[in-house]
Amino acid sequence: MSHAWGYSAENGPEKWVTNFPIADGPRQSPIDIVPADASYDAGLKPLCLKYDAKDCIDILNNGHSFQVTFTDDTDSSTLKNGPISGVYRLKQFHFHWGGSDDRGSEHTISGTKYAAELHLVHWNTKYPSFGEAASKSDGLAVVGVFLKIGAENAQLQKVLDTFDAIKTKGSQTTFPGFDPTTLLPGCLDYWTYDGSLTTPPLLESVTWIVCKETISVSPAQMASFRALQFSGKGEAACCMVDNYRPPQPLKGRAVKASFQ
Ligand SMILES: Cc1ccnc(S(N)(=O)=O)n1
Ligand SMILES: [Zn+2]
Repeated sequence: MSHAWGYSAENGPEKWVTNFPIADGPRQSPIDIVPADASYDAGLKPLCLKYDAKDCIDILNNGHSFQVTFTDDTDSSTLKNGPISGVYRLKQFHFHWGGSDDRGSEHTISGTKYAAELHLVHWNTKYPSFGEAASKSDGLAVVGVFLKIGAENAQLQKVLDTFDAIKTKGSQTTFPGFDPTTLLPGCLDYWTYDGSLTTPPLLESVTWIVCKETISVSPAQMASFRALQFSGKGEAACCMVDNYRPPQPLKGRAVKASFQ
């Protein structure tokens, strides 16, 4: 039986533990990052993110968010160094956002919520596929970038311009030649900790890499996110908003900083 999880009071984050007991596990994500409690680790390397726009394939409304999917047959779009060993391939990126500009991010910084959060999902090529990697403790690495309300983001707008074609659950359209590097902040200082997927199946296989620097998003652009729908074509319209999991217990985990 497929588990109809979502973000409503009936099927949202407080209910996920029923079908996904790992929701109460020891390394769940997201978390509240308290910079004063993070320890600087001089051994952490700078992130090495090298993406090829030719790997960008399409954009899909999956009923929980929208995701931009990349071909991952070769090492042409990868994450190396940072807190990880080996080579991790980019699989997809997606976002989480709120119903208003004062909330929407999954990770928080000393309790501060941002309007949205970008997740770039990578898998460890020591395993044969994303699916295999997703079940391993060192299988995935997700780079998180906060979106802070401010100026319009012209690079992000290229993604938002596809939204009329992916308004409802299950709709998708081609999205060739987009370079996700253009969505990264200029400074790649980061916090890192051992965590999980933030949506079911909540697998505890993610090395989280959360960028200190934010990127901008305008209020009008946030309104475009909120015009997407959780619901499918022909169903009662349900705006895609508040598709974020709140911070989870740290349970003794260390958060490390790549910067002083
Ligand atoms: C691919 C995937 C699945 C579930 N959750 C996530 S997330 N939100 O932890 O990046 N990514
Ligand atoms: Zn995510």
